[in-house]
Amino acid sequence: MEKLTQRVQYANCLLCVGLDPVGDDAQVARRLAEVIDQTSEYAAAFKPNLAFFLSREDGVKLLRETVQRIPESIPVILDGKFGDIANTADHYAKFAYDIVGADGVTVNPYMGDDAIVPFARPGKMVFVLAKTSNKPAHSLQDVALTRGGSLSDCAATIARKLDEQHGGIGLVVGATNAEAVARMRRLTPEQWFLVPGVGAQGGDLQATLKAGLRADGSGLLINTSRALWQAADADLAARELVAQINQFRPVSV
Ligand SMILES: O=C(O)c1cc(=O)[nH]c(=O)n1[C@@H]1O[C@H](COP(=O)(O)O)[C@@H](O)[C@H]1O
Repeated sequence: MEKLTQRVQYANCLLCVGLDPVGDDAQVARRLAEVIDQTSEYAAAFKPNLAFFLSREDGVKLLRETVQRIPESIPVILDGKFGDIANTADHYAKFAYDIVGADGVTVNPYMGDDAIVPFARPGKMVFVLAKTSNKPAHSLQDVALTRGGSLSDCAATIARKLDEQHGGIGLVVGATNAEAVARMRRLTPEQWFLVPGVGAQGGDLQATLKAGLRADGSGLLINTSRALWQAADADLAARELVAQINQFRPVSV
């Protein structure tokens, strides 16, 4: 997580700019360039969501061009929610890191450790889905285990264990349930959380920060996608969001 930590310190921000492009080909190429150029100054990371690229003709080409446009100092997390046996996961990792040029990925832990480990390359970041932002997430993630805790607790514990073994492993924790953010923070006091759900999904920013910030005032990447894509002025929207976030954390520069 060194590149991320450096970027957060340098830019003094925890904003992750989500790139979920919609529109016709000409609009999308133009808007992607605009959003990247207008928000780079305020971005701790960018998170292109793979589905929005794969659903387009030449989507992989567009994704690679998008990543190339992002300044080198800003980490890129490819949101693919990958999750398959190790032999297959190896190929997803090659795609994300070697073809796309991402610095990190999101991974679905349902298949267990071997779905996660192939992504844990030196210098790369892996965000494991632990407690997601969608309402029906509870139907699976809140299931109580006979040994105690819930399935999302178990995902968090696996992520923590793998982080100790390999480094670079964080969690995905939605901003729509502050109590769950606090619980994940208790289980994993030191790890980075990628936190989507602010903006279009109505997550409570202040409650999320209060529940999830580490003792050092960092450790959260607050993602917003549609709210920036649709903003009349992405620069202003990003700046305002960073200011709101920084109200609740100690100033580091
Ligand atoms: O892994 C993710 O990024 C993710 C996890 C989660 O729990 N909830 C969630 O919304 N996401 C992603 O975060 C982005 C949220 O987009 P907005 O709701 O438009 O800000 C989308 O790309 C989602 O796929």
